Amino acid sequence: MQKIKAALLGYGTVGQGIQEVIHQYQERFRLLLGKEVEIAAVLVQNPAKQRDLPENVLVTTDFEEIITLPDLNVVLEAIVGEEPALTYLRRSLNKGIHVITANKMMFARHARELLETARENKVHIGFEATTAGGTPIIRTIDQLLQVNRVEKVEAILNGTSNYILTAMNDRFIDFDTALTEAQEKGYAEADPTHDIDGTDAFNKLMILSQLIYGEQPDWLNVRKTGINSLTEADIQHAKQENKKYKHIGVIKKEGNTIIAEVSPVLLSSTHPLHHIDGVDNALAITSDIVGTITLTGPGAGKLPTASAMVEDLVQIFQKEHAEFYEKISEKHAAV
Ligand SMILES: NC(=O)C1=CN([C@@H]2O[C@H](COP(=O)(O)OP(=O)(O)OC[C@H]3O[C@@H](n4cnc5c(N)ncnc54)[C@H](OP(=O)(O)O)[C@@H]3O)[C@@H](O)[C@H]2O)C=CC1
Ligand SMILES: N[C@@H](CC=O)C(=O)O
Repeated sequence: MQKIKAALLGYGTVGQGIQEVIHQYQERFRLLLGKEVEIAAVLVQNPAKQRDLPENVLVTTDFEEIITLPDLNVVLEAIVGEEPALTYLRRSLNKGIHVITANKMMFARHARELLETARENKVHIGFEATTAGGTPIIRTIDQLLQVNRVEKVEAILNGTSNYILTAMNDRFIDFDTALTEAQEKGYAEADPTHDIDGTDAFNKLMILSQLIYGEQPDWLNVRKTGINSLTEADIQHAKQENKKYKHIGVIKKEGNTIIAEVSPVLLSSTHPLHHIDGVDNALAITSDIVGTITLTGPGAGKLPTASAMVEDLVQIFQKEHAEFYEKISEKHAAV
């Protein structure tokens, strides 16, 4: 059986999820792609940590060992921060290797460049996991709303914030305890500052902007407020009025100007995002033909994020397969 040779950058919450899913779902890959998927190598930062990986998997801290692997087909990236991730992905694309990333911090800033590099090198870049965890929002907008013009997105985009707000509202626990729980469950970033100050939701909103409008607003014009601006008293007071605070990102276009904002918003019980609780994210997408569609699902965590990445993987290799046969039939037609 032919194999798709993959390398994994990062073996934390997400990386381990990918390894687990790829290991368990070979039968699905065989059915869907006629191939198995092999994780040939894993890049990590700390060589001293014990890793639960098969012996034949190369574990390295040196990206050169990854990029020089013979016949490498795809790099799945789940490391932290803009660099060195950007450099690694740029190099992979330039070498004709497909890329799948979960790294929203890097992709928010460099989406345009990486998408262009992928196009130039005739490879694909999957980024479903960058936005709303396991909720398939990227493909919904990219492929299922092609004729529709998306007018507005209103969304809960950070699982950790929503988990904390829900825990404080429903279980009366304090902010720090709720954050610790979110960290233990693998929802929070390695440094959770960006979860609670609104930066993570902002990054996801910028990725959506790139996808929907092909551009982003000037970052300095986007108001960004996190849930760390709320007190326990704010949340309990809202509850007495049958309302809830939710951390909401909004993006829309007015004329030629993209308007975006992330902030905690007090929602009444009739608002469609009022009942989205725990780690779930939700996106209410308003388009000119269909109206408003609301998509809800797990916004963070090991398996939901791995799910988004392996779905990207399958889609990329299905596309590659189709492109290959398109080329062959073009050749035949030319003869
Ligand atoms: N957790 C989640 O629910 C989601 C996370 N993401 C994104 O996925 C990425 C990974 O998140 P997560 O798995 O939670 O993070 P973790 O902190 O759990 O894991 C990060 C992994 O990356 C490795 N790493 C970090 N920096 C480097 C580097 N410079 N070179 C090589 N390896 C490096 C670490 O190595 P070592 O093991 O040696 O420390 C670790 O294995 C992040 O970009 C995050 O924003 C996206 C969606 C959801
Ligand atoms: N820390 C993020 C992880 C997913 O993107 C979140 O909590 O949403």
